[in-house]
Amino acid sequence: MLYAVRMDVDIPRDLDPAARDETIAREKAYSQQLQRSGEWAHIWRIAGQYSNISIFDVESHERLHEILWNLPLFPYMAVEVTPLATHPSAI
Ligand SMILES: O=C(O)C[C@H]1C=CC(=O)O1
Repeated sequence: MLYAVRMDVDIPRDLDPAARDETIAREKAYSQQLQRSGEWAHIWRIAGQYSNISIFDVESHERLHEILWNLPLFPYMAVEVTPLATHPSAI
């Protein structure tokens, strides 16, 4: 099942800088592990924003929820999920 997911990150300015850096490093490792496994199929930066649009290829809604819920930056994100279906004009 394919999903487009938009993540808008908003880390509080008063978060301890070491905690901030450590969380971002964990987020990167977690994301890259899922990219290697194929579940996180694409990640694109939205130009000019601390946001990304990602494509996930996962077996179920529950698996997508588990992945997103466990993002280290999840507490500092707004997440919008769009399920994708095959377009009839796609070749
Ligand atoms: O930077 C972001 O867009 C947020 C997040 C998603 C993957 C990652 O490494 O960081």
